Amino acid sequence: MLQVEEAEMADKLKPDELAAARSKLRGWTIENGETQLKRSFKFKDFSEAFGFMSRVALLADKADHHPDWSNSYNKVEIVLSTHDAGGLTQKDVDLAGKISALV
Ligand SMILES: C[C@H](O)[C@H](O)[C@H]1CNC2=NC(N)=NC(=O)C2=N1
Repeated sequence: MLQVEEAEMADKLKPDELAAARSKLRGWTIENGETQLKRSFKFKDFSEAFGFMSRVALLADKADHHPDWSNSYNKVEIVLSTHDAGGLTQKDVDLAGKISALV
C-alpha cells in the first residue's frame, strides 16, 4: 500500500515562547521582524569551521529542519527560520539549542 507521509506543520512561537527562547538561547539574536534566529561562529581555520558545519548538517537532516547559512574561511553564519510557517517555531529553538551544544 502506498504510504503518504505528511510533515507536521509547526506553529509560530507566541510572544511568551519567544521571550523564553530569547533568554534560553545565549549568543543568538532574533531578527527580521522576529522571524529569524541568527548567530555567527568563528573557528581557528576552515577545517574547524567545515567540521562544525558537517555536524550541524547531520543534526539538521535528522530533525528535517535545515539552516540558511554561509561560510567564509573560518566563519559560519547561521540563520534559522521555519519557511513552511513563515517565522520562528519550536523547531528553530530546538535546532539552535543543539547547535549551541556543539561549540
Ligand atoms: C518536506 C520537508 O519536511 C520540509 O520541506 C522541511 C525541510 N526543512 C526545512 N527547514 C526549514 N528551515 N524550514 C522548513 O520549513 C523546512 N521544511
